[in-house]
Amino acid sequence: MAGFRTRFILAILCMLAGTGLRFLVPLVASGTIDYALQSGTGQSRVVDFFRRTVEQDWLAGHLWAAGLVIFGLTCGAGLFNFMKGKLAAEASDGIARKLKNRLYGHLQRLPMRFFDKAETGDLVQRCTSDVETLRMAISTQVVEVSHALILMGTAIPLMFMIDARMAAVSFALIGPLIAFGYFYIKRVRYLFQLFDEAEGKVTAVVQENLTGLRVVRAFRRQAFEIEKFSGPNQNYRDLGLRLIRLMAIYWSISDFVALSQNALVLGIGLHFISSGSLTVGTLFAFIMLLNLVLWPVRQMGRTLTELGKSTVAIGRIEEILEEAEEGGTPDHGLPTGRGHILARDVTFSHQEGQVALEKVSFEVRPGETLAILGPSGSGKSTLIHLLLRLYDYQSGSIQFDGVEMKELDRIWCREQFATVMQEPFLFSKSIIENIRLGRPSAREKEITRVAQMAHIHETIHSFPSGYKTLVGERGVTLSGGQRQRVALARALLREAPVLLLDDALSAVDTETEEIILDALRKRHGKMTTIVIAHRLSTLSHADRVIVMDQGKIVESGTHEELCRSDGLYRRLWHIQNKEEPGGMEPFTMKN
Ligand SMILES: Nc1ncnc2c1ncn2[C@@H]1O[C@H](COP(=O)(O)OP(=O)(O)OP(=O)(O)O)[C@@H](O)[C@H]1O
Repeated sequence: MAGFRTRFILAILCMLAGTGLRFLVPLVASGTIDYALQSGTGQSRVVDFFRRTVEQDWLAGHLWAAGLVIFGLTCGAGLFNFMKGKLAAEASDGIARKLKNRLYGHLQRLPMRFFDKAETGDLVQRCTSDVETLRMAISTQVVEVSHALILMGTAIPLMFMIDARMAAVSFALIGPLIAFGYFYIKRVRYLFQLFDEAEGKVTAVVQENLTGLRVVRAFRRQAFEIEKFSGPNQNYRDLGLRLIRLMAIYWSISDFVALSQNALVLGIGLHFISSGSLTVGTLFAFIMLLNLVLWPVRQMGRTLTELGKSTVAIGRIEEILEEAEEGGTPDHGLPTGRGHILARDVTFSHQEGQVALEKVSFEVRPGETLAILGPSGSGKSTLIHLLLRLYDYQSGSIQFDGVEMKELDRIWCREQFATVMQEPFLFSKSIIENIRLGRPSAREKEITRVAQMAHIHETIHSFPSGYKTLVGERGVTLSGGQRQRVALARALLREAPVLLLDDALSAVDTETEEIILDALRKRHGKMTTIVIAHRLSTLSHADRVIVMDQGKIVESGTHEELCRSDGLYRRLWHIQNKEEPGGMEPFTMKN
């Protein structure tokens, strides 16, 4: 509410003023009836007030004046009502905008472990639909609840002051209705929790399907996907129906009770009039006042539903906000490192009992190139993720320039690496904007230079819009190899002390790969490089190669050393060279 309290208080004050004016309407009407039309014989506080204020004959001859006052009061109440709605809407929209920004900012800073468990569709739902539920509740229900409380708080004493017997009759059925409302909100809250979760599941299925659309088509999984969608969709609809049924039952019962209350007041009031103990004007005032009170009572069902929904939405939003952020200072002002990495006995598991890395040790000195080879699932990408501090290792040590990485600022650590991930992600922007992500301040000349190094400059030039070509969502309008090369250019632009290439050239043809490697080799000594690949031709130029298997380092040495020893590297080397008869001689740093 911070920053919007004044608007909210003003909204409540407007609501108070409007309610006050609405209360005056039945008093003016009943006074006019009992004073002007009953020849001044009526007995009540209202009539006494009229007697002191206006001549009875004059009022009887100028009834339009009472009408005009009632019209004026109603207009005033309408104006205040409008102001209340406007101010409450401005405040709630502002709160929702602030909350969405806070949620989005918080998501940017949450650790990867949170996203490993979360479903994207569900997170989207929490950041949009749940915030919207909350906005609606703040804009209408918070003011409505205050409205109802003020109406009750004013009407009850006023009615008791006018006629205590009639007041007791007027509230006979409302008490039980409020008790019934208490049980209703508990039930509706539970159902809405299920309903909201079901909506999150539907969003998650749609989101996953749209992301994997090509796989769905390629494997002719449309029918399966439609079937997969229909389950959560059916559940969502069933829960929606249950909610509607519950609301219908409550609303019809509350309407029935509220209208019966009117009938009770009318019946007993008429009886009192016929026995001479009540005036027509007082009954008229009671019926009008009762309807002022009955309105929020009838609305209570809607208000309780909305409040029930919003408490669930708040809970779901809080679940995100309560997650601890991973830390790091964006403006740390620390100098760039040299790129010396020393890992000792690093052990890490994603889940308990499933070791992804076990006692991994290696060293890369500034300017050196380390290559990592190993079968699928052997832990290569995990190692990269630990260097980027996307996850923190559980035991062992990784030092960067001689300092334990866990003790360094997380954001500073990430700035030391320029990375091309295994599945490079491009944003739905132009190619130049995607490359510029590496260093936003880079000039066009520098962008062209890195694009040439990544051997993508010519290709970009051949596009009709050149560097301004839009790449579509996740870069879908580019080929896999083109995407990888744009991502490489982006990483090279960064000019960080360490370049991390996680299978970064796997989709690039061998000839292009050689040209790129040649360009990278010219930078040898200028930046530390860690390269993961399955193609040995990509790795053989490295100063040292480590071979991983099942999370452990099983071999380590230069290309020549590993070719001499009888291990996985040598076997792979033979297999890959047999597959490419007369294949290229491996490039080494000495070439
Ligand atoms: N986020 C995660 N949650 C749980 N387990 C994971 C996660 N990421 C990876 N793993 C597991 O950790 C192990 C190592 O995975 P990693 O991605 O490091 O392998 P890799 O050597 O890079 O494989 P590839 O060559 O296929 O990319 C695998 O058994 C994998 O199933």
